[in-house]
Amino acid sequence: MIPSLREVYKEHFRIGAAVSPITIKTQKDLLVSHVNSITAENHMKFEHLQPKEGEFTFEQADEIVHFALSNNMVVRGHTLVWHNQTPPWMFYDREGKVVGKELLFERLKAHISTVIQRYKGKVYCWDVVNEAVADEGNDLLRISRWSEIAGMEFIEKAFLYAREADPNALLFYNDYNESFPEKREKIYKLVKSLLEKHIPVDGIGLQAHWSLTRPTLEEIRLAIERYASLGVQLHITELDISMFEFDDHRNDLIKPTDQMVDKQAERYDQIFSLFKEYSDVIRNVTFWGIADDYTWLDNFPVKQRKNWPFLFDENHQPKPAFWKVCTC
Ligand SMILES: Oc1ccccc1CN[C@@H]1C=C[C@@H](O)[C@H](O)[C@H]1O
Repeated sequence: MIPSLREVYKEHFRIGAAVSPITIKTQKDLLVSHVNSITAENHMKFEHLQPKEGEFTFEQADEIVHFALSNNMVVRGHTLVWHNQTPPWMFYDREGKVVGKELLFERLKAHISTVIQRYKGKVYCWDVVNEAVADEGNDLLRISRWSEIAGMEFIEKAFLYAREADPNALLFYNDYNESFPEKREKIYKLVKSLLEKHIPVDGIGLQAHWSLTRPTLEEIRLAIERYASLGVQLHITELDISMFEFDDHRNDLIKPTDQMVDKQAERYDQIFSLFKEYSDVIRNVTFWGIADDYTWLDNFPVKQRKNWPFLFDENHQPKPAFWKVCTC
């Protein structure tokens, strides 16, 4: 019997995993043993919940929520507004012209209130807006359908509609590359400006799609401290530690090298020590999966390239990284 991650960390923060309707079956034993928070990796995104205007398809999201609640796990809602995986109908009117912001906000309100009210009291927090900040350049916001039509206002409206739909749900802004200084300062500036306008942001989600070397521990520490200085809580929302650097497109391995496995173990050990140090502000640490048999990194940034980013291997056995992390 191996230690339960959820039990080891219960005084610090929740331990979560992203799931699909398939992995709640194929990875059920690991999930039930180790996590107390669940996120739908894809099935609560806009394109999955409202593929056509007015036609909501909740079956698979319901299945995931039912799995979580019947196993005494909470649910993180991911995600209400994002530039990816949003159906094109959202941005065009009946004549096929790009919508103005009034119609966009009307549709946004309909989506958010329908979805949040369905899961009121079941989904305890929402990634209301995902990845609105630009990676490069001087612009604060990334260029997207959302920002082209409505500038910053779509972000403000999304949080206001979400608060109106469920006053008890915690509302998060979620992003990646969140620990790199340039993007950290943009995320900080965005959330600070929202808070100054009394937009109800309760937390910042640090996706934490990290590699064996980047971001550095110091960069992660500085990001935690910077975001926490806004008085919001933090969730680690999509943790995985890629065996490959972002620009390393090698595709020759059928299993990780021993050096990779050992480096990953050391990396997870250091990262969880840091999370524990800040467990007063970090309230949830969610992996973007749970075992190496399934990860989105098998197709990103290199298509059809196997990766091994988690604490459990393809056979759901604990890796050296697990044994480093499971002692609190
Ligand atoms: O790490 C990145 C690099 C470039 C673009 C997006 C990301 C991360 N983007 C995440 C990854 C997978 C999706 O399932 C999540 O919904 C999304 O938030």
